[in-house]
Amino acid sequence: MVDLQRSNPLKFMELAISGSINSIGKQFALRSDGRIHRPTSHYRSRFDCCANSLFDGVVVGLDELVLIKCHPLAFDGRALLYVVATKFSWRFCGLRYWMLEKLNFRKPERKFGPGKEPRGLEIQGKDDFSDHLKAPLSSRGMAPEEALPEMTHNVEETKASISKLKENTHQNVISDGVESLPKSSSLLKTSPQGGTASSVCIAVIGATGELARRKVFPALFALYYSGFLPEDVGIFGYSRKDLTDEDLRSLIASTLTCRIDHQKNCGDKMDAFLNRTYYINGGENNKEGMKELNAQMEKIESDYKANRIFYLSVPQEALLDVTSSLADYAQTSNGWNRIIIEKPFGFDAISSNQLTRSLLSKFEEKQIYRIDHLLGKNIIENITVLRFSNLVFEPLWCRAFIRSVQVILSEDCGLETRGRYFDQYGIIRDVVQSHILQTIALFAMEPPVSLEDEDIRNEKVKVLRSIRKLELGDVVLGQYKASSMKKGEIYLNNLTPTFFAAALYIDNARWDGVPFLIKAGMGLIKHRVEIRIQFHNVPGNLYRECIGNSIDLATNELILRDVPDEAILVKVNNKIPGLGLQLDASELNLLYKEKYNEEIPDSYEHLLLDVIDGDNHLFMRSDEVAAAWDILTPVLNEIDKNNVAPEIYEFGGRGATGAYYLGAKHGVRWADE
Ligand SMILES: NC(=O)C1=CN([C@@H]2O[C@H](COP(=O)(O)OP(=O)(O)OC[C@H]3O[C@@H](n4cnc5c(N)ncnc54)[C@H](OP(=O)(O)O)[C@@H]3O)[C@@H](O)[C@H]2O)C=CC1
Ligand SMILES: O=C1O[C@H](COP(=O)(O)O)[C@@H](O)[C@H](O)[C@H]1O
Repeated sequence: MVDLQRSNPLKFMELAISGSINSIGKQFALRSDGRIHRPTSHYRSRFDCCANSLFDGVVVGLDELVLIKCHPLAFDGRALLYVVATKFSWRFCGLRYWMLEKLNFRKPERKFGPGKEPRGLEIQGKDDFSDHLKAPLSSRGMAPEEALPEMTHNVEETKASISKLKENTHQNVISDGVESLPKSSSLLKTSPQGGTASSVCIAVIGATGELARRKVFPALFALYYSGFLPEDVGIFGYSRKDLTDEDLRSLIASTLTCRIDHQKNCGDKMDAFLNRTYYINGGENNKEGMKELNAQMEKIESDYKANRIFYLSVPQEALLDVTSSLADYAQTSNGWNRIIIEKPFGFDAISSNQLTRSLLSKFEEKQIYRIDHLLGKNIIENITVLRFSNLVFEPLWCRAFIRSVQVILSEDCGLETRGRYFDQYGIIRDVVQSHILQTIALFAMEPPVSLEDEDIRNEKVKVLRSIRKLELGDVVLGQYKASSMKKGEIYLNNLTPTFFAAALYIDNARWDGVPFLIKAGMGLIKHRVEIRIQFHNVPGNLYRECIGNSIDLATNELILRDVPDEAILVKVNNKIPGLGLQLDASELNLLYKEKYNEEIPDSYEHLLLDVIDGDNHLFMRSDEVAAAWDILTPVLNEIDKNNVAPEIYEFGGRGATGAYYLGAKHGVRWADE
C-alpha cells in the first residue's frame, strides 16, 4: 500500500486525474508508460454505472494487467492508491513517473486534444497474444480476476499483496509517500527533442477507394477533432495511383464534414488534419510500396515509441499480398502494430481459413482487428448492457421465457455503386456471416467472466459453435427485380441474392428449440434494423377474454431498434381507460433522440477508437470467423452446386414471400406482417 499525499488527498487525486477524466469518483487505468488510460467503450457504460461509487472499482490495462483501487474517502479521508501488478518493479517505475509528471515534477512535451488524452496509446513491444486457432479455449485470454487479487478483497489483504510485491523489487524506495526515481528506466527515456510521448501513425491502404473516402477518413477526422488522436498524428493514404499529398488532401477534403456538435474551429481543425495527411504511391509492387510507407512514417515518428495502425481498405483479392508486404516491410519494431481488415474475411470456410493462416503466420491474433462497422452501432452494445444490468431481463434470457428472436436488417436502397463487390459475394457473405451471426452470438452468449475483450470473445465463439448447420429447407433467397435497377447500376448475376431469410437454432441448454429468425435484404419497403425478442404467452392468462386481438399478438416483446429512430421498446399489455375491462398491447418507448440530445458518432469512429484502445471485443477472433463460416458454408455450397435461383421480388416491396412460409414453419410471425 502506498499512502500518498496524506495532507491533501483529494487535491492529489484531482491533480492525478485532471486532463483525463473530469470528475473524481470515476475510475481510470494507468499505463506502464505513465499515461492515464481513458475507459474503453465497454468500460464507459460501467463507469457511468459506477460514477457514484468513489473509486471502488477496478480498471485493467489489457495485457498489462494493472489493477488500481482508489478509495479517496476511506481511512479518515486519506487517499490510498493501491497498485497491484505482475512485473511489479517495471510498472512501479511507470507509476512513479506518472505521479511525478502529474505533480508537475516533470512535464511531458506532447499535448493531446482539448483536455483529452488519447485512449490507449500504451507501449507494447507488440500485441502479443496466444494463437486462438491452436490454443484450447480454456487457456485463452486471462481474466483480470485470475491474474490479480480479488477485486473486493479487504484493505489488509491489499496491503499484504503490495508489501509482498515490494519485497520483490529492489528499485523502489518510498520517501514521504512518493517513490523516488529509478536510476535508469526505459520509461524515462527521452527523445532528442526531450519528449517522452508515443507517436501514432495511421495508414489507410486503399485510400482512394469508396470505403476509405466515404467512411474511414471522415471517422479519423472526427476522432482528431474530438481529441482522441494526438495533435501530431500521422495519417497516410496508400494506393497504387500516381497522386501527390495535395491530390489526396483534395480527394478526402470533399468527404470531411463538421458534424452538428463539431462546429467550433472546425475549419482550422480540418486544415490541421489535412496537413498531417500524406500520400504514398505504392506502385505495382507492394513490397516496395510498404518500404516507402515505412520510411515516410519513420520521418515523423517519435524516436521514443512509435505505434502504427494499418487500415486495409482494399479488395479481398489484394489482402494476402498487402498484409504480407506490410508485415515484412512496414511494421515498426519501436511500438505496437495493429491491422484492421474489412469483411467478409474470405468467401467460404476454406478460403477464410487460408486467409486466417496467412494472417497468423505474420501477425499475432491480438494485432488483428476484423472490422464490421455494423457492430460499432449502439444497438449492439445495448444487447449486453440491457441484459446484464437489468434484473428485469437477465433471468428471462432463456428458452423458458423467450419464444423466438428476430434479427432484421432491411434496407430500402439498392446496390448503386456497390454492385460489382456485391455480385461476387451476395447478401449472405456480405452481412450474415459477420454482422448477423455476431449479433446472435452477443445476444445468446453465457455471462462472460468480465467485460474484457477475450472473456467476451470466449463466450461468443461458444454460441457460434453451438449453432446448428443451416439447411437449405430453412433458407429463403430473393433478388429484387432487374428492371428496378437504377441507371449505372451493375446488373447482378441472376443467382446473386439481395434478400435472405433463415431460421437458426442454437443447440445448447439455454436456447434449445428457440427459433432465431433472420432477415436481411436490399430494395425493401423500409429501412429497418432491429432485434425483436418475443416472449411466451402468460400461462393461464386470467385476462385472455379481455384481449381483443389474437392472444399471440399480446405477448410481451422487447425491441432493440437502430433504424428508423434508435429506440428500446417493451411491449406490454395494459388496461384501456374506461368502465369496461379491455386490454391493449402498448409500447413503452425509450426513443434515443428524445432522451439524449446528442449526435450519435458514426460506428467507424467507435470501432477505430477501440482499435486505438486495443479493445477487440467487437472484432471477430480467428476462431469466431471459422465457426461462422462453418455454419454457412454447407448451405452456400449447396446453393452454388444446385444453382438455387432466388425468388424475384419487387423493389420497394416486402421481399421474398418464402420468408412468410419460413416464419409459419417455425411458429414465428414476422414483425412486419
Ligand atoms: N464500400 C463499402 O461500403 C464496404 C467495403 N467493404 C470492404 O472494404 C474493402 C474496400 O472496399 P471499397 O473501398 O469499396 O473498394 P474500392 O474498390 O472502392 O477501393 C479499393 C482501394 O484499394 C486499392 N487497391 C486495390 N488493389 C490494391 C492492391 N493490390 N494493392 C494496394 N492497393 C490496392 C485501390 O486503389 P488502386 O487500385 O489505385 O490501388 C483503392 O484505393 C473491400 O474489402 C470490401 O470488401 C466492406 C463493407 C462495406
Ligand atoms: O456493411 C454493410 O453495411 C451497409 C449498411 O450500413 P449503414 O451504415 O449504411 O447502415 C450495407 O448496405 C452493406 O451491404 C454492408 O456491406
